Amino acid sequence: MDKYILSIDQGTTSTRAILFNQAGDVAGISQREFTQYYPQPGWVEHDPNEIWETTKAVIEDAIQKMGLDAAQVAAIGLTNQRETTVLWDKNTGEPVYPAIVWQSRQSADICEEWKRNGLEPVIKQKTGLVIDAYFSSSKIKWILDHVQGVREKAEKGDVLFGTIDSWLIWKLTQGKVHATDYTNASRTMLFNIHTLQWDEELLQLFQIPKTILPSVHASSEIYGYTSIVGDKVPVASAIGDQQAALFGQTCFQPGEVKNTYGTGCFLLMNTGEKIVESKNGLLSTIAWGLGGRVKYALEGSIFVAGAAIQWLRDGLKLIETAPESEALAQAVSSTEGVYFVPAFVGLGAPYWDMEAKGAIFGLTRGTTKEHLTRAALESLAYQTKDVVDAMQEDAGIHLASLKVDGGAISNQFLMQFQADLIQTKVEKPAVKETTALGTAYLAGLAVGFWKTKEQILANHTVEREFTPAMEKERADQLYEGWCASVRSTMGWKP
Ligand SMILES: Nc1ncnc2c1ncn2[C@@H]1O[C@H](COP(=O)(O)OP(=O)(O)O)[C@@H](O)[C@H]1O
Ligand SMILES: O=P(O)(O)OC[C@H](O)CO
Repeated sequence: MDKYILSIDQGTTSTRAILFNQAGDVAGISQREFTQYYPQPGWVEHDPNEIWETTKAVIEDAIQKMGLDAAQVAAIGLTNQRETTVLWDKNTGEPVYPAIVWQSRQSADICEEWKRNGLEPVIKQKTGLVIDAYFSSSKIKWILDHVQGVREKAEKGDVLFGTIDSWLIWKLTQGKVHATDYTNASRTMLFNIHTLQWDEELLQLFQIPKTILPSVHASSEIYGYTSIVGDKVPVASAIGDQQAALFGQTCFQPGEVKNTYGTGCFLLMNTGEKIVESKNGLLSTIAWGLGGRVKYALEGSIFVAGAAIQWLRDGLKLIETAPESEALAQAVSSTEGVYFVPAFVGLGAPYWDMEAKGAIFGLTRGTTKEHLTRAALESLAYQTKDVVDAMQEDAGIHLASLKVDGGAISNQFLMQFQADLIQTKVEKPAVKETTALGTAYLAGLAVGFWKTKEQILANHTVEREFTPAMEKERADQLYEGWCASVRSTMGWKP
């Protein structure tokens, strides 16, 4: 009887359940989108119960489609959109407020106050992060300060906090386990990445009670058991989605890099057992905890990437589907000087500007939807170049190639433009569900489904390479226009 690992990939816009076989190939998949709430400009929220409902639905659907028995699921692996913050009542299991999504800016004022109070150096030193509404701590404080009665309840020990991994582990184990892994903890701005403990000083400074926090574990271990597929199945991994993609791309050696093109873009470099402090606006973060050790990474986080294409589709109604953007972009030979800076929720790495706003530059009477669409796609590549350059400088290396994954890599125009712009080979893997694959590997390692990293490395194959085809001079000239456009969006106030 064949066995599989079932990965749950709980992303920003959809939840997926994917079954992987021993070769690391996708054997079955189910996906559901869920509702995005924008209650005020710059705010983004999700319904934690809807996230749980979609999770249950995709698990059941994936298993049914393949006609599997529970006994054929060797383990469940979990990976999730990071930083997104849920607080729930420990007794009723009900969220006390919607999930505040990583992109949401409602806690920007709290961050500004922390900056004014001079907390930046201590936070950077302890957590590897910069002060920004992106991370969980200001979101937690916002809920404690703004939702009536929650702070009192939390101080009595009746409220629990979790990033989405903790929320799903708690649901999967029917309220028995309140836990997270090192990678998710490292995105809260409450976790000391040196001591691998919740940081008492930061908790005090932020006025967050320690009782709400989950216990922190390796990314590959049995967290508990679930009866969701009809029998006791181990939940054997938890890891933030970007770190999962790094593992799924088999970036096991220091210096190896991947970039994931989803709602946002996230470029991570394995830095091994060393915490590399960035001088160029990147984050130091935990890559994974495995085999009693923790590995670190440098990260460039870009807030809006594929979401810019979604905006063309849903906001402007310029296109009907995301894949359509490819033919439109290729229908013109350039944007003719149009630049689109999608700073819809401020700018992340390497700029870290909570005030920046999105803008389109260089419009003329001759600008068409083809130019706009091309400029939107090019913005993914320009933002990636910003962080590639920062990373090369921080790490003192020149990338030999860039491993890519995520929904938008099916766009060949984008992949070629990326290779042209960074003048570096871009490698697309055969298995595109790298995030889910990463957590499948970690769950599989925890239960002996895979025994060694070498076995996993043998599974990795590259499907296609994009090599630079543009003159460096031209690429540099285009990039200069981008840099000027970004500068104009920063700190923008009408
Ligand atoms: N062919 C395409 N061209 C450009 N963007 C695309 C294409 N297909 C999907 N996308 C974008 O990729 C994103 C979905 O990728 P995915 O990895 O599923 O994201 P997430 O995990 O963040 O929900 C969407 O923002 C979508 O606009
Ligand atoms: O769900 P994704 O793929 O957009 O990833 C979101 C990131 O984890 C946010 O830090």
